[in-house]
Order: sequence, then C-alpha cells, then structure tokens
Amino acid sequence: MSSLPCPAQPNSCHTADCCPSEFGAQGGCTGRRRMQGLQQHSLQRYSIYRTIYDLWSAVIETALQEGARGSQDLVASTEQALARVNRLLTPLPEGFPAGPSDDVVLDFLRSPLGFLDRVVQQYGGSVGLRLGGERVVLLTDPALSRQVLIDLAATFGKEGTAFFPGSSLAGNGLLVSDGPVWRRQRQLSNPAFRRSAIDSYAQAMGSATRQMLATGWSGSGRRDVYSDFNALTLQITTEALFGKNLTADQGAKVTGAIGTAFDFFAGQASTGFIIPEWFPTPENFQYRGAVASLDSAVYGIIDSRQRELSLSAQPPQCLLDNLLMTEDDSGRGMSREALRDELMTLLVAGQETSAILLAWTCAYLAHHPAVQARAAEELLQVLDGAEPLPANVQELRYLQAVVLETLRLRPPAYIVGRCAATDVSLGGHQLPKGTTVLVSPWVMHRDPQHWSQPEAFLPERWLDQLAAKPAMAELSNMGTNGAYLPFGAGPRNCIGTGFAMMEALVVLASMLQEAAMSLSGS
Ligand code: HEM
Repeated sequence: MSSLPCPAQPNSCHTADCCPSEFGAQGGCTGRRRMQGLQQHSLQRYSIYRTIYDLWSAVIETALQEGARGSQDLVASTEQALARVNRLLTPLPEGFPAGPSDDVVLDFLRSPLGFLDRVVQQYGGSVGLRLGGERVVLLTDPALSRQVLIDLAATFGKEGTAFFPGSSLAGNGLLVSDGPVWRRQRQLSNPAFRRSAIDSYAQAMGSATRQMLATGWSGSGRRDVYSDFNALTLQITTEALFGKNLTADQGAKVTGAIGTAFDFFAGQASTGFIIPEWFPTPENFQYRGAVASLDSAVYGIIDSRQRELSLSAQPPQCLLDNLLMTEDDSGRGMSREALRDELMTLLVAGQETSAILLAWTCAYLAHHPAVQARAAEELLQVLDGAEPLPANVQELRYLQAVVLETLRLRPPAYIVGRCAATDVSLGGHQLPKGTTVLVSPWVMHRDPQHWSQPEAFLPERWLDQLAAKPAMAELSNMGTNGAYLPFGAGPRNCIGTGFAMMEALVVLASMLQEAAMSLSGS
C-alpha cells in the first residue's frame, strides 16, 4: 500500500497536519503553498480587499446573469455583502465568548487542526474568534454543540456561513440549501437512503469491490488505496443512486475533476476567497473546466436515464428515477438544473468522504497488524468465505468497531458550520445575527474529558456498546457520550450515514477476505 494523501473534505482545506507522519503522508499541501503568497498582505488590507471584491462580485455576477436571475438577486447579494461590511466594521460584541484578540485567520490556515487543538486547550469549549474578518464561534462543548445542531437548528442554518461558500459546483443542492427547498429535497431523497434501499445496494457494493481486487490487487504489490477507493466509491455511488455504470475513462475524468475542484476550494480558503470565481485567473480557468467536465458527466447521466425511463414502463429503480418522476402540487417536475444540483451534491458529499474513510481504515489496519488479524479472524468465523451481505455484516462487531474508531480519529468532516439567522443567546453568550458557528468533530473526538487514551487507536473501546446496540445507534444523537458526530447531528445530519457504513463494511470485509495489508516500506 502506498502513502496516503491528506484526508480533505469538501468544506475544508487540504492540510499537511491532517496527515500523520506515521503514515508517511505526501507533502505539498496546496493550502500551504498558497499561504506563502498570502503572508505578504496585512490582515487589514486583506479584509478590505475581500469586502470590495464581495461587493464587486455580487454586482458584476448578477449583472452578467441579469436575464436569468432578475434584479431581486442583485438586491439580495448586495444586502449580503453590506451585512458583511457591517460585521467587519463592528467590534466583537460584549458577551461574545473569550478568545484571541487578533484576527487569527493566518494561524488557522497555516495548520487548521493544530490551530483548533491549541485554541480549545487555551480557551475551552466555546471560543470567540475573528477569522478573516468574520465573527466566528468555535464550539467543542457537547451540550452547546447539541443546541446548535439539534435544539436550535431552526436558528442556525447554512445560509451565510463563512468559509462554506456556495459555489457553481454544489449549486443549491441538499448540502447547502435551507428552508423549504432543503426540506423538499431531503424528503425526496430520503427513500433512497432507507434501510431497505441500502440493503439492496450491498450486493453491488461487494461486486464492485471484488472487481477492483481482481483487476489491480492480484498477487502482491503496492496500491495507492486512496486512488483505488476514489474510483470504487464513485462507481458504487453512480450505480446505486443513479442507475448508471460509468466507464473507467469516464470515472477517471470525474474523480480527477472532483480532485481539481477540491484543490481549488483549498486554495480559495487559503487566499481568503479574495478572487471571485468568474475572474480570469489560471486557477479559475482550471476550476471552471473541472465543473464543466462534471456538469457534462452529470447531465449525461440525467439524459440517458431519462431516455431509458421513457422507453420502459418499469417502476423507479434508483434515487435518480425518483427525482425524475417527482412532481410538485402543480404537476411540475424538477428542473434539469435542480436535478443536476442534487446529483452533484451526492457525488461531492458522498464519494470522497467515503474514500477517505476507507483509506484511513486501511492505514490503521496496516499499522496495527494485530487488529487486522482479529478482523480477518472474525470474518472467517462469521462469514466462512460467504459473500458479505446486509444480514451477515451486522454480525461483524469487531470490523464495525474498527470503522467507528477510524471515524473517531479521522473524521472526514473535521468541522461543520452554521450561521445564526437572528441574534441568539448560547451558553450565556450573546451571538449577533450573522455569527458563524463551527462545531469540530475533530476536537470533540479527541477530548480526554470524553475519551480514555484519546489519541490511541483502540477499536475495543466500542465492543461493549456494540454488543448492546447496532453500530448505527452510536452514530445518532452524538453518540452515547454526546461527543461523537462523524456524520453531524440533528436535521442536517448526513443523509448517507447508513449508505456509508454499509459501504465501508462490505468493501472492507470483501477486501480482508482476499488481501492482507501492510504499509509500503514496512
Ligand atoms: C464516511 C462518509 C461520510 C461522512 C464522514 C459524511 C459526513 C457528513 C457530515 C458531517 C454531514 C453534515 C454536514 C453539516 O452538518 O453541515 C453530511 C451531510 C451530508 N452528506 Fe455525508 N458523509 C459521508 C458519506 C455520505 C454519502 C455516502 C452520501 C450520499 C451518497 C452523503 C451525502 C450527504 C448529504 C446529501 C448531506 C447533506 C444533508 C442535509 O443537509 O440534509 N454523505 N455528511
């Protein structure tokens, strides 16, 4: 197995400190490279530039799309930019949580995970920050995090959240939309993620894995597991949810384009979103090329499925069929653009996150041969060579513990963000409207107040709980200790939780039945 890349996720930047040297991670972090340029700007100039660009961007972008979106959008975008100016110019309010007095965006960008650990150690579970001019509260206190994500979910929405910019990639899909649009899309998508639907995908998950093993994994050798898993999770997602098999060439184009887009987001984060997407820079050209390539793949999937459906009278077979057949009260179906946004969201939210989980799990298995041997032994006892299927993977308690423990130590989403839609009181602090709240699974999963030996990889810590309840119970309600949320929590939790868990168990079981892993060079 070759070295692992940084476990990035759509909403965060690639960081070198996500990649422990014990796994020999690759260097050359995009965010770090771009940081060197940024350090020449003073923070004040940076904030002013960013605000001017926000306004400029709002006006020009809307003017360019005037015909399509109308002048209401111009007003809304300008209001948003003005609200931002107002936040930049207003000092942090009295009653804001304590934190560093200066703007700490450069510290954050230099090493996001190290920064999170440091400020939480210094200021505790609720830290007030000025980050790139934005008012931000970092939460790692379980009770307060719960309030934001669950109890006060109506007040803390996605719209306006700093550092989670809407973009031409995600459009207005499930991950970023709010209110009635989000509710409708979530309802439409829910059936595809119910237990019975997920069970029906398991066979395809197993056969895709065996195909991967047969083509690239026979004999002994080195594999770049992250790259293999990216291709595999793409294949599984498109097959299970969109009823479509991509060719290897199409798959490589899509994973390459998703990688380019994520690199772009990492770069955007490290340059403070100074340059709007439409501005003619080489990075923007590259990014727009990646989005165009993804658009062409996604529209291709929609069109070919629509053709197939029009030629047959069969009931819906996958999520895309449901979305294609759905109509609102007035008998109108979803627009092509809305369909594209949903499919793109599922690709972006579900494909790389799952590949990161699988890659880190393999890294831990390779790094802990005794754990790998115990997982393989369990497989032998429970499956005795049979195909991993929904009924029998539920019995693989140790493998489930391995996955839960990997998600604890390496949550692919290391922060989730919300924005206060109104002035709100939280834990005795007064947060004005527009405050961004970041909840950090990364820090909470390693807090010694909630976990014994928090830095150690110990699947055994889950076994008692798993004996009493299925693994999925650990993933809801922020875990039994209130400090475990790899898939988020509350109404905006991950719709793909069951899908991702089934995929992880089936893929890992299929692999461990046929292959043993060690770190390359060991
Ligand atoms: C290991 C794999 C995964 C991890 C760690 C993960 C993590 C997360 C997290 C933390 C959130 C909540 C974000 C927030 O609160 O702002 C989320 C939301 C979401 N995830 Fe996942 N995810 C994974 C796999 C998947 C899969 C396989 C799919 C679909 C195929 C998916 C689709 C989504 C969608 C659509 C949302 C937005 C839900 C909403 O806002 O209603 N995810 N995911």
